[in-house]
Amino acid sequence: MSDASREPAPKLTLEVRDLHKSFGGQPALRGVDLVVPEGTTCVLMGVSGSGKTVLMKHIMGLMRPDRGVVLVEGEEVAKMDEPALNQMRRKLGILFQANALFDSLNVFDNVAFPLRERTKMSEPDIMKTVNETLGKVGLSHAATRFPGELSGGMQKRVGFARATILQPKILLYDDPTAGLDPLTTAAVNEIITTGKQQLGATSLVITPDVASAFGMADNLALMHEGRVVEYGPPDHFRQSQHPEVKAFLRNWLRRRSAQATPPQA
Ligand SMILES: Nc1ncnc2c1ncn2[C@@H]1O[C@H](COP(=O)(O)OP(=O)(O)OP(=O)(O)O)[C@@H](O)[C@H]1O
Repeated sequence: MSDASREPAPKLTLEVRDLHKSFGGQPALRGVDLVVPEGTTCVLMGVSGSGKTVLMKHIMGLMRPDRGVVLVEGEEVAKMDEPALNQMRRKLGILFQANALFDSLNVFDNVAFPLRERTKMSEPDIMKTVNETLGKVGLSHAATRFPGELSGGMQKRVGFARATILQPKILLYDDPTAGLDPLTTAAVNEIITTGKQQLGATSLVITPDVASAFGMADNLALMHEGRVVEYGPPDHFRQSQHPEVKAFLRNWLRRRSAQATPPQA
């Protein structure tokens, strides 16, 4: 920490300190500490049930901690009343497993929805903004199609366009590539990286796709049994001697090579 006096400390967009949460006496979070500096992407990894989604829900203010704090841009989420929570959520672009697109609205209207609901923008301005956004995600040709007529990857891109149309400063992704084929997964990962570059956004991403995680993260965090047990840039992770990191990466490599090996007759 000797450099601290020379370099200004990075601004922390997300800050989680000693976060605890139990359900019916069963601990899900056992003292999570995590920081995401402004403009960076942090990828949360960890086996199923390690607490990743519960942590994300605390950041969105959907769950209240038993102990500890979550700060979004320095403001404590648990102390926010409904209006303050709503205001805070406007800073968030949220992209979850289920895209939650409106099936009865076409692509244009899905993407326009936040602008119509939350701004006083005129229809001509909405048209311009939505068309620009659709262009950025390569969907200009699909504006009049309905979600049911799109591939999974296209639906993700619509979801991304809708989540980012208000230019949120913070993007939260929970398993955005779930169920997608490798090509579409690569496209979604690119979108996440583009989101960071184009919006300068701070991102927190949950993904089981370790290869993607290493590709997109400024920092990785491994959750294990309700705690972040290792945190740092990809190179730090590759060299980590932490037993849980080694076990996690070993398991991932084993699964990956099993998938690559054709089944024996
Ligand atoms: N609303 C809830 N009520 C009771 N238990 C819950 C609730 N939400 C989560 N849990 C429990 O908390 C623990 C952590 O769950 P969480 O969904 O955060 O795991 P995860 O790491 O996101 O897993 P996955 O990768 O499978 O999504 C699990 O044991 C889960 O059963």
